[in-house]
Formats: sequence, structure tokens, C-alpha cells
Amino acid sequence: MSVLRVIEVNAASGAYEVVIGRDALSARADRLASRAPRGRVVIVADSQALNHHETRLAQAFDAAKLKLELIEIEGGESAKSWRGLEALCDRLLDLNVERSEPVIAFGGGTVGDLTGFASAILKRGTRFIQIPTTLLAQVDSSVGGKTGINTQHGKNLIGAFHQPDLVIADTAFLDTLPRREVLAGYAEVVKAGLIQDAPLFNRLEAQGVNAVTGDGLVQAVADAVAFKARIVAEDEREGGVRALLNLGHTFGHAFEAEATKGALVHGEAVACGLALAYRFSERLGLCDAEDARRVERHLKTVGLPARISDLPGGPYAADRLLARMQDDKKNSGGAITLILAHGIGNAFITRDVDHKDLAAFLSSEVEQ
Ligand SMILES: NC(=O)c1ccc[n+]([C@@H]2O[C@H](COP(=O)([O-])OP(=O)(O)OC[C@H]3O[C@@H](n4cnc5c(N)ncnc54)[C@H](O)[C@@H]3O)[C@@H](O)[C@H]2O)c1
Ligand SMILES: O=C(O)C(=O)C[C@@H](O)[C@H](O)[C@H](O)COP(=O)(O)O
Ligand SMILES: [Zn+2]
Repeated sequence: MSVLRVIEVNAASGAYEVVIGRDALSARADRLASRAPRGRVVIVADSQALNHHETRLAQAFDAAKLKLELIEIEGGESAKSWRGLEALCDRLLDLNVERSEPVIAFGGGTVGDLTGFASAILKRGTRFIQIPTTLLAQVDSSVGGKTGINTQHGKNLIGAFHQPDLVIADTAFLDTLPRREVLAGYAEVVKAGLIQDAPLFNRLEAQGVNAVTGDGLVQAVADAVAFKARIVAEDEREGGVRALLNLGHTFGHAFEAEATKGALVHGEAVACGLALAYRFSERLGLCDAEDARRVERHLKTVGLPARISDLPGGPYAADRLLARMQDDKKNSGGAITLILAHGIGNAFITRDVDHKDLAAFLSSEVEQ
């Protein structure tokens, strides 16, 4: 049995563990038994993750003498919809899930966000467990309790803060992840380095995606979770410092809202958003041109988009992107809130952004 790493998330609403490692699920299935009052586990499972890993999942729960109730759904952004939410809530009600029973999300960030939100509102809140199966979900989305769905107005505009009781990040599930999805998760790791951890970004420049594959994987997931846990412990509901985790996302969510359906994945949108946040910071004289170039160079080197023209799902129009950014949840008093940077590892939150500067910047970016 390989070594497990356990990170505690001390959120204001309650503390929980993130257990990370190869075979973490079978090692911790007994813990799930103690949390399953009716001797069963209700699992909302991504169909692709299930296709690859149903046997391992079933073995872990069999060994813990737990009956499996599987609800299989198609992952991807379209799962995070009113229709997806309604269908899932109905399925959970059909199973008469009780408040004390954990609803388990088994999949990537889309299945986790949807299931977490269903769990937050079902019977005014049931328990919730995350078993993330993508790199992005292990390093970011399964931790911190942001849950929700998209609407025609944009990404994650309907949702709730609802922390899981437990997160089991079993890295063996990542063995079957397509390269595109590995890169999408890697983008959120780059984000963490850029926010507050210049040595991490230096390491990523040196090692690239190898930093999150092979022997370094468990450590990389543990580092990313520890970083996020520190911020969530300080500011669970994004009253302040947590907004830093949105670096690249104000641009990124605008791309996602504008993209052709199904063409763009979150991590790609975030990657391009990171490059834009640095180029906009440079344009405003806040950050050295060399830092903006380093960010772009690194993203391109690993195969992530760093220019709007690199993004699938276009074309993207500057005025429409700006309109999407005006709908962002972080905005206040009509002012756009952006996360910008003074350099690598030195991001900050600002409401002091001139709409005309932003519009001119977006126009110049779409023309390149
Ligand atoms: N709540 C948060 O804090 C938070 C943080 C970051 C991102 N997010 C959200 O997460 C979502 C993106 O998550 P994602 O990148 O995991 O995307 P995803 O859930 O769409 O999964 C990506 C793809 O991988 C497939 N898949 C899942 N597990 C697999 C496995 N083990 N093997 C092979 N294929 C597998 C899925 O079917 C899907 O096609 C976005 O909606 C984003 O907004 C939320
Ligand atoms: O956990 C957070 O806080 C984040 O911002 C993490 C992001 O990577 C994630 O994509 C999150 O869903 C974005 O949150 P939102 O509040 O902008 O919808
Ligand atoms: Zn994200």
C-alpha cells in the first residue's frame, strides 16, 4: 500500500480531511462505512470514469460491506444545468436519500459541482463526499465547497457553498485521463504558482507536466490542496482573499460562456485567462513585460492556450467578452473586480479597473 497524504481543511463551517494517494479509496472505504447509516452509498458517477473504474469502485465498497446505488451521468459542462440538476434531484429523491446520508460525487469538476449543489439543496442539505477522478478535480474543485451550475447567463451563477464531509483523491483514477484533461488540471496548478508561490512556478517551468504525473503526482496534488485549504480556512465564502483563486477566471469564464457548446474545457479557458491577466497587468504598468512573457511561454510550451486565437470554440468578440465579465459574481457597485499581478507569485484583487482600458485591451487581444 502506498503512502497516503492527509490534508485538513479547516473551513469556518466545519473541518474535513482530504485523503490523497494511490488506492486511497480502498484504504478509506471503511471510513465511508461509518458515515453510511443505511449501509449503502449513493454515488453520482461520471459515465467515463465509471466505464474505466467501475470494478475498482465496486471492490472498494464490497470490501466495506456497503451496497452501491449508482446514478450515472454524462460529465462535461452540459451536466451543470437546470435540467441536469432537476434530473439528479429527482433521482436522489427516488432513492429517498436522507439528510444524514452522504451523496458521493465520483467524477470531474462538473459532476462534483452539480452533485454538491444537489446535495446542498436536497431536503435543505444532505451530507456530501467527493471522490474526484480528474486532475483538475483533485487539485482544485473537490476542495473548498463551491458548488453550482451554469445558466445561459454564464458560468456557476447559481450555486451554494456546501463543504464536503470528506474528499478521497485516489490518484489511480487519473491513469485513464486523456492528455487534454491532464493539461486542463495542470492549468489550475500553474494558477496556484502564479497567485502566491513563485518557487512552484519556477519548478513547473523546469519540469512541465512531469511535475503532475508519475512519481511527483501525489506530492503535487497534496501541495495544491494544502495551498487551497489555507485560503479556504481564511475566507470560506470569498469575502476577501479567496477571490485570488479566481486569477484568470474572469476572462476564462467569459470565454466559456461565449464558446461553441462543448468546444472549450475549463482549464483551457483558465490558461488563456492567466496569460491575459498578466498581459493586462503589464499594459497597466503593474507588472514587468518579462513576467507576462514567461507566463505565455510556459503555457505554450506545455500545449495550453495563451492567446485568444489559440482557443477552440471561437470566434470571440471583444464586446461580448466584456459584457460577460460585467456579469461576474465578484463585481460590486457596477465595478468589474479583477485579479491582476505585480509579478510571478504576486497576484492581487482590484476593483480599480477602467472599463475603457479593459475594452481596448480585449479588442487588441481578439485581433492578434
Ligand atoms: N468548485 C470549484 O471550486 C471548482 C474549481 C475548479 C473548477 N471547477 C469546475 O470544474 C469543472 C471542470 O472540471 P473537470 O476539468 O474535471 O471537467 P469534467 O468534469 O468535464 O471532466 C473532464 C472529462 O474527463 C472525463 N473523465 C472524468 N474522470 C475520468 C477518468 N478518470 N478517466 C477518463 N476520463 C475521465 C469526463 O467524462 C469529462 O469528459 C468546470 O465546470 C469548472 O467550473 C470548480
Ligand atoms: O475555489 C475557488 O474559490 C475558485 O475560484 C477555484 C476556481 O478554480 C473554480 O473554477 C471556481 O469554480 C470558480 O469559482 P467562481 O466563484 O468564479 O464560479
Ligand atoms: Zn477554475
